Amino acid sequence: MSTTTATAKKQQVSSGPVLDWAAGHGPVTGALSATTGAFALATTGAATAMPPGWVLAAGAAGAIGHTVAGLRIRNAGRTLATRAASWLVGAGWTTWAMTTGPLTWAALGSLATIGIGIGAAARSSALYEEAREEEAIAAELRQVAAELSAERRAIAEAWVERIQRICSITVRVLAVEMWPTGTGYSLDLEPQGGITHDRIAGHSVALSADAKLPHGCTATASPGIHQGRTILDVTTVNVLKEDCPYPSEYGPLSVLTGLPWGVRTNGEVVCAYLREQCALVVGPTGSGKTNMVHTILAGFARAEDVLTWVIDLNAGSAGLPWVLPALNGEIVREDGKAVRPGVDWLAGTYDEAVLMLDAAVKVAKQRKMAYQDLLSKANTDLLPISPQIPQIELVIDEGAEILASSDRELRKLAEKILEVIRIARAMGVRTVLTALGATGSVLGNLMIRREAKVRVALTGGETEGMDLGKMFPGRRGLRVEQAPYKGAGFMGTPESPAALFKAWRILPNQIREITVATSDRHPRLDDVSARAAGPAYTRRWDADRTAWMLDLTLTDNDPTADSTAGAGGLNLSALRGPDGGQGSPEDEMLRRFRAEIDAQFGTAPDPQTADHGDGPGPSAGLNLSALRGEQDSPAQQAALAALLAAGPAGTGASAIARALADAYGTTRQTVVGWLRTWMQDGICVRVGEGTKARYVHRSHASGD
Ligand SMILES: Nc1ncnc2c1ncn2[C@@H]1O[C@H](COP(=O)(O)OP(=O)(O)OP(=O)(O)O)[C@@H](O)[C@H]1O
Repeated sequence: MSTTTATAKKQQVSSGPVLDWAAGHGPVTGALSATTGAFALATTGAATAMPPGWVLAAGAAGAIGHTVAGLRIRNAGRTLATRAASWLVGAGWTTWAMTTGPLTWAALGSLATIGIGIGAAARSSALYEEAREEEAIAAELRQVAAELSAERRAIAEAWVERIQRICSITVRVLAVEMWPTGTGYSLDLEPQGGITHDRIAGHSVALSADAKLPHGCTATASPGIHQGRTILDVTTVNVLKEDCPYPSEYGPLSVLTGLPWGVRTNGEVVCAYLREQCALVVGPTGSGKTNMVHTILAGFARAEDVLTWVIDLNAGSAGLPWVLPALNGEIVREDGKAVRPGVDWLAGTYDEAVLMLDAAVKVAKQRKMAYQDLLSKANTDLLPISPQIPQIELVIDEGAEILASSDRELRKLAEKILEVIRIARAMGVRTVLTALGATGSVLGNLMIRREAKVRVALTGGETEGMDLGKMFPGRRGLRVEQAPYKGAGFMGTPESPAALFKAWRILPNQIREITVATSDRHPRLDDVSARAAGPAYTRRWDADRTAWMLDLTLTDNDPTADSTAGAGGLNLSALRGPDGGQGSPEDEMLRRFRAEIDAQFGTAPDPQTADHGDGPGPSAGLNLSALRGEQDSPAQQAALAALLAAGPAGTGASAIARALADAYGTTRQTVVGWLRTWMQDGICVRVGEGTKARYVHRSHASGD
């Protein structure tokens, strides 16, 4: 083996440098090749008495061949002349040298001079060719730019003339930017004589008509870089007509960096910044409001620092698609673990809504007190929201109607909603209200006008109760007729002035996908807030409080419902006894399948929850295992274990806090809060008074 390698190496060395004969010549190799070739031919020709005419003929053929090849690749005239001349001079020298003898000083000297001459001429023609090529590319680019700027100039001239004629305002166009989506362009205008953007905005409709823009396209003026400048956005293609599907990428978001809600007519994504703002979404029935609510909930679910609490007195329908697939165990994560619901709390009844709103108020008040240190350390009066201290977003479907209602009970709810809006901005509790119409009774409320500056009006072509002037005060030229499509309307935020927009279309399978994708991304309510919210929060998924969700679950494919009440009947199978009762064979199969999943993945209902539910127990069908541990953080579970371990003698808050201090940093105050909650829930009892007070787990207190 080593001998073979050595031989190969030797062969390579002895064969000299490897020459690539296919490669083209540069000025040096070209000249070398010509001169050595001519010299070799002259010496051989002289020695063999070759007729010199042959060499001349070969030189002429070479010159013609190269010229033809050069013409084909469009070489410049001087390159062709250089090459042809090189061939002819080389052939001339060879003929002369053959007759006079190539091995004289005169022949060798003239050959060297010819070589240098050919090299220099080849180098110069190569440089010339390169420069020619660059110039050709530059000329092409100049032509494209000239065409583009001619188009821009034409657009600018047309709009200067149009604005002058229709608005009687003289403007200077500083720039025209064509949108990359190809659906319109923006003009950067400088109105003369101290005129501001709103004067042009007031003529938006007339300008659009004069420009003969297609239906659904507008010319919208908004403030420019300073008060003396105006941006005029002109849409030329109606993108509102088409569906815009919700993007299939469900990456993490944050309330601090904005949550995307849809797209503008120029294809730009429009975001809602809700750290301090509340939002108001108005849309008559059929306008796409429910779809919009789901898009909003999708954004909240994807956020790492948001917990979503939903109130929908219309049977919770806005929140159910985010809850039921998870709680029914219909969806599982890739690793087989149970999925947490896409919203953190869902109130579908009046009582549950009261509990939720009371909890929100308590959380805001408690955060104000408990996080004083944090606020002063961060030198801010806005609670720093993070996955550890999440923002609570209260989404209240048809909440604006609750605020405007004269019903006594709803008025109470309205007061609580307004209290949350009023007191909780700094402490990270904000609301998203929806309304059927942008009527005076909704927008007449000062609190809404002041706090809910993120606004959406889905028109769906409905003009009744759609006062865009009230929804977007100060914004002129918006007309309902501009967005007569489902899911289309206007959106305005403090960061982005009201303009046409299209809500993303989100489908039920995407809601399921997002619920699964975000299951382990949802934050947990911080201890301070969870303590303040109390059992109303920690027991929110208890069977008696979620039974209404099951009552309302309609299925088309329940075999029992099909055979008895027909399609679309109420699916009561979840409420049947654990043994399946008179269930069909399909029911029995489903039950066994569920049991297998429970056994394999530990998705069985939490025994702890079962202990406390007064209503239908865990067998009622909701799979709460995904929520296990949420009600009790690891520290809380350790505290409970310490309480159990203390036996009938019981233990105190200080002893538990000491046991947990190293591992979890839990304070005595926190443990006192848990003990109080557990006492209220009947998990433990207190024996003794004052300094002798001990807490005993109820399993020891009751002697079992
Ligand atoms: N963003 C959208 N893009 C395209 N189509 C949409 C969009 N939103 C809704 N739609 C269409 O409009 C229909 C009604 O939507 P949705 O149920 O959300 O309206 P709604 O205002 O809540 O009406 P209702 O109050 O009667 O339920 C949907 O079935 C869908 O076909």
